[in-house]
Amino acid sequence: MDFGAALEMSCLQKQRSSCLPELPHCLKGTDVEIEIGEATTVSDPVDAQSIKRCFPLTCGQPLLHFVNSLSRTSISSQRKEKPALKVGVVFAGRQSPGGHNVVCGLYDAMKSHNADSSLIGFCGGTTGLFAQSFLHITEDVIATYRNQGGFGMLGRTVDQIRTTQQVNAALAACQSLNLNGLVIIGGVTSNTDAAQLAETFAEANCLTKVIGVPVTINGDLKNQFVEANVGFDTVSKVNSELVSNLCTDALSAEKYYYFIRLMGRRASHITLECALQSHPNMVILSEEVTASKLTLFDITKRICDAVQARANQDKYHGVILLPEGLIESIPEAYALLQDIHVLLKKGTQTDQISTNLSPWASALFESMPIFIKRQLLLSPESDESAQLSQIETEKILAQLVETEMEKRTQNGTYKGKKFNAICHFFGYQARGSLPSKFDCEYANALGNAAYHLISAGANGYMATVTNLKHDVSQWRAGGAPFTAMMTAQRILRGPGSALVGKPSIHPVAVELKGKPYELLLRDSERFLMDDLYANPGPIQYKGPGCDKKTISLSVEDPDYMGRLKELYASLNKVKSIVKPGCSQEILKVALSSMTSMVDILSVMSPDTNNKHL
Ligand SMILES: O=P(O)(O)OC[C@H]1O[C@](O)(CO)[C@@H](O)[C@@H]1O
Repeated sequence: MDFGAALEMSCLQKQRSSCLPELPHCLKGTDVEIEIGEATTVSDPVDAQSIKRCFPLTCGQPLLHFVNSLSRTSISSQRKEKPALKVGVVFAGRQSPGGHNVVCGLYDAMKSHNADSSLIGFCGGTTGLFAQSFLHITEDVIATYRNQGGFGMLGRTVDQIRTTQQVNAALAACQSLNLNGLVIIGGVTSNTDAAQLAETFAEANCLTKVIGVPVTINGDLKNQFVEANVGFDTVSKVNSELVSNLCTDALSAEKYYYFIRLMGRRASHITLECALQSHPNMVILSEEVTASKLTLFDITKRICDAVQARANQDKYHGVILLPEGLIESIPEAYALLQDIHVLLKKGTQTDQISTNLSPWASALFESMPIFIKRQLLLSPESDESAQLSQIETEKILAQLVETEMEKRTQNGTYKGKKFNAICHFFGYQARGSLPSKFDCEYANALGNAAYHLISAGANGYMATVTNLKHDVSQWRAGGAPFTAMMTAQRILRGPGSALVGKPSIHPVAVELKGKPYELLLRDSERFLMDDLYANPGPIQYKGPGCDKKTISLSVEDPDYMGRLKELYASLNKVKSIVKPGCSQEILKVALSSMTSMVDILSVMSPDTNNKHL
């Protein structure tokens, strides 16, 4: 592929490439300073111990904030011309609208602080990094790709920097190219790999500082430092429009049920956001299925009951949304996929898998249509999950519902018209969209922040831009250490079990007690029966509506996870000090911890009646 090549541009693309995204006030001009914030700590002792052991050199670093005025605690002043830097950038994860603007923001910041600075982009993702295959990013390249979709500027391939061989190749590349910084653009997996790379580089006294940037359509890289991911806004808006169009179509023809699967991997953030924007009749989130341990049969029954209830009102159409991760949240399907992956790892040939499965798994596998069997047999991704984009769960469900509705017709419990389903997967068409104004500006600001982190000598940090609910001018920017976003313990599916593994930045699932989900629950009954379809229309780049943010971002409590962590820390403290026969002093300490827990809980859930806690 001809990376960085000029594009055949439409009128709109040309206009977009000449628009400079607005920068937050704190990143504007040459007066940007870095202020050292509080040191980061990990509240859970098990996590803390493990993170410290695995990341002795990069854990516990302070938060960094950018300000536009002088400060006594600053570690670097940007007033004078900064030294020339050589920086490398790599798209380590999947393409996500806005990703190009991270490179543009980084380039602009580097050049505006020293025209002799140079930026190189590794071609073909991490493969290019290992092979030291790169292109020099020039004004022309930037002008071509600014505000454009996809990752065509540099491309992408495998999404991991994990094996010793890969880490060593990355180190060798950065050393031989004499890079001051390496910017890794990606989601949870790529940023976890970036954390490991930063630690390895520090250990090797390598000059290169590793900085991550949260770019993933999935929207699952969220914590108290990261409010949103580049690409989520665009993909949610494009998908919402597509879903809405099908809602309109369903209502016009009144004869089809549209089953729509949306991307997002294990977490259902995109599906939830699209439901909030377009109001389909029914939504099934992976997180609900996991929480209620719903089987395929349960889900099928729920849909059939809904179809039947609508038929009672003479409605024979509808729209049902589901996330691509749904298949893995269904207990028996998850067990089957696990069995298959174990056998694949052992080298079992695909045509031998069925006979080597456990009886339950084999029965389920054999009940699937041939095309689904083939999809289930695909080897897992680098994060050990199934190839979720390739498994047509919507078709499995549509077929199960059809069979059940026929059964109900035959036994006389359903007297309505024939059920007709049409299935869709909305994935790649939204992922390749031109980025929204929000994603253009957010990515540009993050790229800028990445420059300032490298310039300050920060290693093992993720660039952060917060206060995103507000106008761009008021956004805050800085950096947070990767290690402050990690946990070593992972809650496993299955009854209350947790596994202590290698510390990682884990994907965050939809919070079933969070505000966005609460909003959906509030209206779900009306959405089901009353066809309250809403059409947000296409993304607007200028004029009224162009600054509209996702509903999730607008209603979410950005510090929810921070508060949750504080809550756990207080709980652990109480558990560890209160023992039979402990002193009055200890009890007082415990009481004060519990009082602070009540305070936190009442902020997290203002409707909670504290008297019941
Ligand atoms: O481009 P690929 O390799 O098919 O990746 C698909 C996966 O990437 C994502 O788009 C982003 O992580 C997922 O939603 C999807 O499962």
